Amino acid sequence: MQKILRRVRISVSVSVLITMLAGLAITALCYVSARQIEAESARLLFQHDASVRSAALMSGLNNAVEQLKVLNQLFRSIDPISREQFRSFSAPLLQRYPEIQAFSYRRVLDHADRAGYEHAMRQAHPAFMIAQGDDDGNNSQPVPQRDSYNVIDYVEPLHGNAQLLGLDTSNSPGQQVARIASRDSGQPTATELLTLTQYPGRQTGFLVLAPVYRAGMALDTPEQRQRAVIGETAATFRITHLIATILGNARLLDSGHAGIEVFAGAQGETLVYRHDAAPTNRALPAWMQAAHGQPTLSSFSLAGQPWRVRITPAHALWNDHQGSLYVLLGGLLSTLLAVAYVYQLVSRNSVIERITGERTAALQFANLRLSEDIAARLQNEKSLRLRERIIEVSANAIVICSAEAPGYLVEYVNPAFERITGYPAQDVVGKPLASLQGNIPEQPNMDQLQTAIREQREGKAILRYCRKDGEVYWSETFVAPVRGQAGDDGAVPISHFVLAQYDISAVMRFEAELAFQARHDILTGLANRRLLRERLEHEMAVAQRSGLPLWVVFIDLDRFKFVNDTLGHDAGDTLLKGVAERLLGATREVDTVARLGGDEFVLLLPQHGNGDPGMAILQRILDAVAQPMQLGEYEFFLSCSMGVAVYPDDGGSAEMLIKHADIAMYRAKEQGRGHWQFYASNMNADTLQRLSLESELRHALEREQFHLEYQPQLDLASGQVVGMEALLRWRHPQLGLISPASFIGMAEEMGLIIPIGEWVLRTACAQARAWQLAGHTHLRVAVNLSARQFKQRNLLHAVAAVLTETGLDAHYLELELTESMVMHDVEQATAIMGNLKALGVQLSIDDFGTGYSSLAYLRHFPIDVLKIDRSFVNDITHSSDDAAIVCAIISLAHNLRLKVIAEGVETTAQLDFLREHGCDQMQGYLYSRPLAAPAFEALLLQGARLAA
Ligand SMILES: Nc1nc2c(ncn2[C@@H]2O[C@@H]3COP(=O)(O)O[C@H]4[C@@H](O)[C@H](n5cnc6c(=O)[nH]c(N)nc65)O[C@@H]4COP(=O)(O)O[C@H]3[C@H]2O)c(=O)[nH]1
Repeated sequence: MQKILRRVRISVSVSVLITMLAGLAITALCYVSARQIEAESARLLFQHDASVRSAALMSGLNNAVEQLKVLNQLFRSIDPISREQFRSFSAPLLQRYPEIQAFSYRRVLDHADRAGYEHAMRQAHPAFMIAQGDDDGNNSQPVPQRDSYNVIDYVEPLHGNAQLLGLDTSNSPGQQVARIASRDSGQPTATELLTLTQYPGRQTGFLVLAPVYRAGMALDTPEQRQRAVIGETAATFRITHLIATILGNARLLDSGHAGIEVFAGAQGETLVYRHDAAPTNRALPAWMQAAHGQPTLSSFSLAGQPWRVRITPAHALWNDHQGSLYVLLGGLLSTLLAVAYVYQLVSRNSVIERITGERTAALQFANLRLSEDIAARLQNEKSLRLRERIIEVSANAIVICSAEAPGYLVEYVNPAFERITGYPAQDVVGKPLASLQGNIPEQPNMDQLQTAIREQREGKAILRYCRKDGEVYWSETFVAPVRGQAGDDGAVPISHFVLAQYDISAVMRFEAELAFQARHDILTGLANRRLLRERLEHEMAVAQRSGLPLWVVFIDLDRFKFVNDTLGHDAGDTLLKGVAERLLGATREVDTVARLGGDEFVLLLPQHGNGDPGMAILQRILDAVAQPMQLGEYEFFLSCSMGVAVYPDDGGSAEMLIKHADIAMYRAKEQGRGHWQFYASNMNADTLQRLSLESELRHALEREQFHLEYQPQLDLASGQVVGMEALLRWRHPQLGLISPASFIGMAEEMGLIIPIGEWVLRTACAQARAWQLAGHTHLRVAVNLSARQFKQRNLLHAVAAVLTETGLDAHYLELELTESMVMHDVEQATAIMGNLKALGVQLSIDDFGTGYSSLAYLRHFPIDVLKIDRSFVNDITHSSDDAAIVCAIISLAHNLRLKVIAEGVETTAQLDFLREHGCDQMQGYLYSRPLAAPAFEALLLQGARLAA
């Protein structure tokens, strides 16, 4: 409040000050203007007055002189003029012009005429004499004798001037100059200022003299006028009287507007009259009484004497400045009133302005708040609309239900809910929340949601729901309470619950898929090792409780590797899936069919009582697998080997049971294709031996446990040894000589075949070259290549390097390939073979007839030799089929310009057959078993030929 009042005071003071200054300024302006107008008016008035006075004075004086002329004219007209005429003529003039004191006539009198004149005059005036005046103006002294006299003869009015009669003025210095001047000029001439002694107070005055000439005389020159002069008329003026009379008659002395000063004398320097203007008023300040205008000085000549009149402006009087003073007073008064008014107004306005300002500020603030509120509300509405829109367009189902209505009635569902569930909003709105659940019997997680709602907190649960079309889907449902308005007690009650359902069916499916994959074989859909273990443990527990046995069957497909290597993985996969189906088809529901990987399958066959259903199942499996299977354009005949371990006799753990079943399976395999074998405790040792064999194979090469044996190959026509097949041998320190059939596959699986094969190639080539150098110049060496070697990238390089290294001509090296190697990828195989052929190497197809026997492809392969598998050779003498096949192979080979070599020839009958049917070469026990190098060399040296 103090602040406000201070501000108001400042504002009022400023306004009042401004108003006051403005008022004073205007007042001063008006006053000055009025003053100027007044001064100008007074100045003009003064100038007018001054000119009027000067003119009046000059006119009056001249007019008086003019009267003398009039009187003088009388003397010119009438000669002589009697005293009586003089009186009667001058009397009215004097009366009309009271400023003229007297008229007189001075007669020029020669001395000769003095006595007569005096005498005559004494007639009327006894004491008359021509006298001269004293200082007092008395003419009591007779004039001494002079040549002539200038005697006052007539004077009017006589009263008061009678003593002047007879006065000789010829000697008056004050008059003599004027007399001579008037006489000579003929014009009235004024004397210097004189002291008029005849009047009381010795007043200052002057005379105007006008010459009277004798009538008829020439007056053209001053001399003529001197001679003609007979007297003079004179008018006497008392200056004060004269001027006062003139001005008085003109009523110019009444106002005090101007002071008048009249100067006369020889130089016009003597102040002869003064009339002051109005006196100053001491009550008024000097600046208010300042005279308007400058004194005027006018000069004129009166009868030859210089006169000056100075008119002085009067001091300003109250009346002269009445207007400006009124203006001043009025202005000051108005200023005061205006100040008072403004003070009032500004005080009130300031307060009003302040109040208005405060209220305006308050209003503006309120407006601002209102604008902000509106903006906030708009923003809120926008946000709400956005949220509404988000809820509307949400991909997830959103349900809003009342927290107050019993049963939590549904109040809103979004379009996503309708889309996901298939229920339109009108079907669910107004219904209890529980109705959304559908007819799902088991909802173990529902408790979590219900508890959250009951406790009015957030919660979530994964639930299943039923769509309108009956499809069940998974949903992760979140529930959150929505708080309403705060009550009087400050508590904020829950008004609604929002449920957001995220359709996680896909996730659940994916999880189920993952879970399935975690326990199942992806390719076949069978149980995998993990699930097998779980099931096995479960079944073991069941078996333990029931006391009934459980069979664990390990199945390995025969020849699967061949299919996989020759037709590729896709074909292998197809085969595995087909086998899986057959296994499932051959087993019961209670059984478990699992795939461990590759072509290994495991069955769990729980047994019920003494019926040994397992045996039937085993047989069914054998039969099912043995069914021909179509793989593309090829029809395959599969078989499998099975090993069975029985719980609890063959093992107390899952691992043990599977391991023993595996061992049994190996045993079955050893028996040939399509067998099963139950586990026996002694099998374990064999398996352990195999494992140790694998371990020792790794070090066999570096430990130089390998060597080669060479089996001779003979030309059937000449019976001579033309070459040899290098056959690998492993001399185990404990186990002795191990057959390649026992470790080549192992080496291949272990990847050891690459270095081992390279060693074989180098050793064989070196040996062949050595024997060539020893004289067996055309000896050819055949080396087996494994499938892995054949696909080895640097095969070509390795072969070339070995040939270079050993110096063996490529032509003497024959690489034995198998059908499965070249048929797996015909194009690639053709390319590899082409490169090998380019080196000059011979190529042969080993074991021909056991695999595809796709003769059509042979045309495309750059091979040189076909080797008929010994299984055919073995039976050619017993089996017409085999014999026919061998004949067909020989014929075909020859058609393709290939040589044919039969291996495994053991009997002469076989030899004969082969010879008979045109087989080119042979190898077999009939001639020689594979021999170590020294023995082979000895054989060569022996030079034994094949019997004819
Ligand atoms: N019953 C009988 N058998 C006969 C007769 N004549 C030869 N054999 C045997 O038949 C096999 C011929 O070799 P293969 O077909 O290439 O079959 C070979 C070959 O596939 C493989 N193999 C041998 N050495 C190597 C090698 O250095 N590298 C590769 N990759 N495989 C080899 O091992 C297989 C078996 O070789 P081996 O045990 O040496 O067995 C040899 C040989 O001893 C006979 O009249 N009667």
